[in-house]
Amino acid sequence: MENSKKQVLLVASGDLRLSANQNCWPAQQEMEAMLTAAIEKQGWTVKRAHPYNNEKEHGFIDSQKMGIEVFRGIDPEQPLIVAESVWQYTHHVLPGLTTHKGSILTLANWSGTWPGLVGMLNLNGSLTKADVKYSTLWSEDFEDEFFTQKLKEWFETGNITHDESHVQSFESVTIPQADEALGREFARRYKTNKAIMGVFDEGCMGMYNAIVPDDLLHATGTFKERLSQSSLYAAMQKVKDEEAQAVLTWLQNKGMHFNWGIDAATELTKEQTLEQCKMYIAATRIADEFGCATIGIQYQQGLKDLTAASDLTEGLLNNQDRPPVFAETGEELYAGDALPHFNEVDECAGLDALVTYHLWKELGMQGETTLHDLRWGEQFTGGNINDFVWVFLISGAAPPAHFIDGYAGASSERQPPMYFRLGGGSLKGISKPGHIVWSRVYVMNNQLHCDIGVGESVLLPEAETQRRWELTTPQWPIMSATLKGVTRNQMMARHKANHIQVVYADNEAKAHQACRTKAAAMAELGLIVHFCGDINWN
Ligand SMILES: C[C@H](O)[C@@H](O)[C@@H](O)C(=O)CO
Repeated sequence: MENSKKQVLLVASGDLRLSANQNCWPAQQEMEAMLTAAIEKQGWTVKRAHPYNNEKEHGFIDSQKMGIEVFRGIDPEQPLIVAESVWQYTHHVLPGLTTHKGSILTLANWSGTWPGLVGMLNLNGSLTKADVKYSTLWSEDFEDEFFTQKLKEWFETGNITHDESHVQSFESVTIPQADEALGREFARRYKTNKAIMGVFDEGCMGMYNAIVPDDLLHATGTFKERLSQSSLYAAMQKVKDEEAQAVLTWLQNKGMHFNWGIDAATELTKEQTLEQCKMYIAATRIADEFGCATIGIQYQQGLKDLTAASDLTEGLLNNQDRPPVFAETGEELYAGDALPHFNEVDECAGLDALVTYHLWKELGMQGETTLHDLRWGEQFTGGNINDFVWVFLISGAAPPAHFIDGYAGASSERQPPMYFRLGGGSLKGISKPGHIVWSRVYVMNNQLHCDIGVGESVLLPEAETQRRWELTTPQWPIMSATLKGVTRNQMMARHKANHIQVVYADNEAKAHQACRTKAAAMAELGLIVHFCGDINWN
């Protein structure tokens, strides 16, 4: 790589919330120290492009405004590393990265403590959508052979090549005629009927990749209804106390546990839960009013300053068996059905969830689906498992149909105060063992793409699940997943989003069949589909 000084710039994008940046700063410092040592071993030096801020007590770029200023002050030709060990808002650094001319490397530490890998994956998906060239890398201790070799490659060539031999384009394989016909016929009907996607305040936490350009979505037969979280809040005020109580009673009768305390600043309170029940009713009513087939509430900007977290609402909406919601006229809304919800208004996930939920029903299977963060993972050996087991974890809610014992296995715990000042509970549980289809819709070259594969939600010993929870965020729902024919590094190199979509299939053969059928449906909707990992072709 051309750089006579052999000096690389380092930037660190952070959260917008001061509390999160302060809490997570020690992990970032520790990571930067290890990274700097590794870089120096290869004969290069590191220059931090922005200093530690004594007043704020952290050293992150914490706004788009600050990010643009930082990039104004650096040499645009110099190689640059974006180093992440925390959840970050991509738009803090995206403007600068779009015009940076030197090689860009996104990098994260292999740690579950904070969602740093998740932050880097969001950055990767966003840079892909923005058509910015970048390389990407990760490491646990910055001393392993894989990391050392790849870093060397980047210093020498300004680029890193990863193994993507697990990917095959849909076009290049032949799937059974029956699967293809079913998927395509479903998609043709979807396109003809058209669907409305309700978006409560577009663009969550700088996730540029999660916004699908309208024309791309229109080509699939999906149309956005831009809704406002202010209207949602206003509608919540109109929900009667007894209606909220009826939702809560329904959940308690199903055996769901609420981990209530009394200190609202740090504990979940019954009042917070009742507010969440009001949001569940209000969101369903608005969805019905606008004819939405799916909705997404972003919560983490705007609504977070007004009311308890949206998670309970999100998890319930995604479940077919859920507390009934009635219109003010008395009619039950979306009776007997889920209303697929896409967390953090991730519109790519919204399209995926909508297609999946309805396709699964036609395949005669339960269609409850959710996104998770691709949070972290480790090899696990024990019982009949000897595989790399991912921690799929989402910041609040998954449908109870995914959990061991359903609602009776579900609990609601207070959202961590550093992210969620006004509290509200999660909808948490351990995802039951079973075969899954995983996928991700993303934007690349101004076209919609879909990566799809099969996997398994595995049952780890209780102590191991607990250990993984303690190493990450124990308040959030977990799925321990293996991906068929995809290694850890292949997944990290390829995946273009912080989120991954999952849905269960009745058995292994049906997972493969449904994966093929969904791929055909997505292709018919106009997406460019890529099979990832081992899929049976017949
Ligand atoms: C609470 C955090 O902001 C989370 O929402 C974040 O870690 C994510 O889930 C990102 O997908």
